[in-house]
Amino acid sequence: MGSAIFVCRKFSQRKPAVLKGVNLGPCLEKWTVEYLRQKGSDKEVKIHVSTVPQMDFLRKNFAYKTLPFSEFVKRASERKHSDFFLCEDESYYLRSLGEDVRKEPADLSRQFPDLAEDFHIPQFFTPEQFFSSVFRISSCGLQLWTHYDVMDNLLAQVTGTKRVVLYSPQDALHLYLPDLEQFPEFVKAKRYECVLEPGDLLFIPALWFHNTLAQQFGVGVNVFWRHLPADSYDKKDPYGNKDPVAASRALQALERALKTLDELPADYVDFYGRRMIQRIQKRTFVGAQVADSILHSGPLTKPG
Ligand SMILES: O=C(O)CCC(=O)C(=O)O
Ligand SMILES: [Fe+2]
Repeated sequence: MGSAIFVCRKFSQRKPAVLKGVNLGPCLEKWTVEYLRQKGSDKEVKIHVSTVPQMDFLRKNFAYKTLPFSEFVKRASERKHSDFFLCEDESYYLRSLGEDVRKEPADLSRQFPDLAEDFHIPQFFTPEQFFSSVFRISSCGLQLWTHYDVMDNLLAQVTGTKRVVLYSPQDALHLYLPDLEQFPEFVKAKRYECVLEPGDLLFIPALWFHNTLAQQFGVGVNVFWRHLPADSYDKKDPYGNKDPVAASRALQALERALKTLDELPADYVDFYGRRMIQRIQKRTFVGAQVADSILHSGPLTKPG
């Protein structure tokens, strides 16, 4: 099967896939620590720093700091630091941002024009669908918390290897607040796992939960694009992780409905709450069950 056809099929199936052998440009040979330090200039970057390599968004066990890009790359690539913020073996993570952090999505060609030249964005979507391109640079051992994004995503591994674990959006109910003792349901979620090597591209469909573990110091770039019509997305979302406008309106309406229900005694709240669940299930889960049987029919595929 031709690779373009393969890619189209993967994208329309809404399943994650590792694509190998896609031309990512000269970055694969060029992006050594020294080269990155030289070409990335002394541009200030906002980074995550933590005393432990498991960064946890719920516990907020990391600090936001600012460093010149070159100094950040040096520290992220070494195990022990002579200059540090928290402790000498602290871990670093860069998720690059736009120029105006609140308004603009990240775009390598604007924030790092000299390095962006070396990275060829895979042409799997139209230029109008492009949303952002983001540096993902991590210390060895760094783990990023489980989360989902609302845009389709290609995560390119340029140097180092990275383990990625994914969970289907249909396992969302098993995934919220993954504290195993408190939420034993978590184990029910089906885990998809892959290890990205330099040159690999991982397609992460919108809404798929994912977490990452950098097995070495590594540099990646991810590209988000709009899979839905442009006006489905929140206009003020530089990160690509705000729920589509219709979804957040529906969630707000649900909150209002629940508040209204609270005007009744507890046994009535229980009764009508169950009816509401049944209504939601009927309207939204039936299609999902069909999709589910297709989705769970095979493991992550790795084309040669
Ligand atoms: O590369 C990473 O560490 C995280 C990547 C990620 O979350 C993404 O591309 O959406
Ligand atoms: Fe992500």
